[in-house]
Amino acid sequence: MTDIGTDLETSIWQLTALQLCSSPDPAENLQQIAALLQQIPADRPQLVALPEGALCFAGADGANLAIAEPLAEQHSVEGPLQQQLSQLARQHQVYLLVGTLPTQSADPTRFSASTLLFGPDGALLADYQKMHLFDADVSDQTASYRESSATMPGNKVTVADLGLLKAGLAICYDVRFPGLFQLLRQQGMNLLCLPSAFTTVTGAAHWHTLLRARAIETQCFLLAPAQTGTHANGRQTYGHSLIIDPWGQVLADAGTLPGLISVRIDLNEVTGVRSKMPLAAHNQFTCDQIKSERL
Ligand SMILES: O=C(O)CNC(=O)[C@H](CS)NC(=O)CCC(=O)C(=O)O
Repeated sequence: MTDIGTDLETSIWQLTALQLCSSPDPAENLQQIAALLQQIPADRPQLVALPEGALCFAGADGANLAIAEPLAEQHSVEGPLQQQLSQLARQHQVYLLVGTLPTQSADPTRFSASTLLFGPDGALLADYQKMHLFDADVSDQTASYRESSATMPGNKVTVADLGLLKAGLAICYDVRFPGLFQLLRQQGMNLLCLPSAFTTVTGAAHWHTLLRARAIETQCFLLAPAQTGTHANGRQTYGHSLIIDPWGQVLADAGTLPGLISVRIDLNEVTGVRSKMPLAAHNQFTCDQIKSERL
């Protein structure tokens, strides 16, 4: 096992996505996560990513707000859930991306859907708050999704700097707004992390196509852990956690059962694809307008 934290100038990483069928109970979900972490490959450095809603999913109204924790300054960790996740990252000596954890927002009636990245030393290295909220009507068991009623949208674009690996952070419904990914690409992203909980209906119609398109147009690896199965309130999620390369090839697809997928990648492939087809240099559109409206 490579000693982590000392040599991040490696282009070789192990990417792992845990696919979960999360319940509303954080303790139960933490147990499921801890059990799956026992099965990850020995290779390091390794980035292990959990889906959206990993700790609390499909609960009663207010369930996420009730467990929302403060978000501390970077490198420190606040709240019992963050402490347990930080401990898991330390115990397994991995970078652990927690798809979303509810964190407190400026509005006491709404939480932020935060992606948190812990390092192998347990430190909180980066965070991102979901920007695009899923207010949509889908013809499924839930019929009507109104994420914005309980969630405060974020406005910060985040690329986490892990040596040669530059991880751009986005969440689920964000994938439908390609402007965000152009910005992340401009800010140096070579791996797109997209923790998700797609519906089965929209997943079957759009999931693979949207994700492959984002990988192809940004010329990035893509790591997308997903929720799967039928959850406590009857909601159904699509599964099919994916790992995709910068040419758009699906390297691993988790299917529909809980479990994990893991792939060893070489970040030099990104440079290779980009040098043969320099999309960034050919692009006639800049991100300045999107950026000034957003930030
Ligand atoms: O609600 C939670 O606990 C966690 N959040 C989610 O599950 C979110 C909001 S309902 N789901 C999506 O964004 C699905 C998007 C989607 O399915 C699509 O874009 O087609």
